[in-house]
Amino acid sequence: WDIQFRLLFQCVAGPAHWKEVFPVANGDRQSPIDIKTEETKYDPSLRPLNPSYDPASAKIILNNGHSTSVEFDDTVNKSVLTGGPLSGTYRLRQIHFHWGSNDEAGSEHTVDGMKYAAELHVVHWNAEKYSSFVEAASQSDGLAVMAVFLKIGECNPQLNKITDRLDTIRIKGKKALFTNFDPSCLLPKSLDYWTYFGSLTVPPLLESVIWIVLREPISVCSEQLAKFRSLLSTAEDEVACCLLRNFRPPQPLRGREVRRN
Ligand SMILES: O[B-]1(O)OCc2ccc(NC(=S)NCc3ccccc3)cc21
Ligand SMILES: [Zn+2]
Repeated sequence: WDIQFRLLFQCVAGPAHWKEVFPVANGDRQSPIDIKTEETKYDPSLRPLNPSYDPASAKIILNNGHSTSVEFDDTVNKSVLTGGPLSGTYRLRQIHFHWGSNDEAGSEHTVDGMKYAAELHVVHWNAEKYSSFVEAASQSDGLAVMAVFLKIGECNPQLNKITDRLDTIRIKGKKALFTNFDPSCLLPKSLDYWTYFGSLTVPPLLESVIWIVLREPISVCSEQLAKFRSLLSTAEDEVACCLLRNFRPPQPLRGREVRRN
């Protein structure tokens, strides 16, 4: 079946049904996972993370019906991630969020079973080895995604740059200009991380992601999360349906190792 039909299918069927259309959902490097901190392994060869982003590469903010994303110009190496577990230069493509219908759940990765209120994904692709994001997305070392936990607490002034724009992109498919934005402003003080080999957490669930999960969360307040939940998963001509939750639950580790720096 072609990818469009299958992606359409994902809109109406929740995570439990994805395997019927995307068999890789039962693969052996699926994401997210529960990170059991006692079982992570210190790896001295892991280097410090080196995100280097140019605010001018931010282009638009978008509601794609499954999340809200900020898309970046990835035609040149202007905003890149190097270091950490990565060999080579990974180019920034987009950032997006996952959240739940209440503040008690919303993150995709969990830590010793603990769920955070939301999770930010900073998506990069291996522009050194591959010629496009879509090509890289089908390669085992094609994508590098930094995950940042959002913990309920103080309102996050940096996050307001995004939540204050959501009312202009409520409907699925809407986009608005969004530039002069450096996503480093959403990173915690410490860039300590866990890393493991996994997949996209949304269809087509491709097993092409080197995950870099930051150990320190950033803060978010309930009012800011409520704005994410007021986004619509439906287009103009459809019966309105709120994007109340968009996180996939943890998947089997299948013997994978989680390393820490
Ligand atoms: O699983 B994630 O939510 O976290 C990691 C991650 C990276 C990228 C996306 N999706 C993007 S950029 N486009 C969909 C697409 C992906 C692959 C081919 C065509 C189209 C979602 C996620
Ligand atoms: Zn994601």
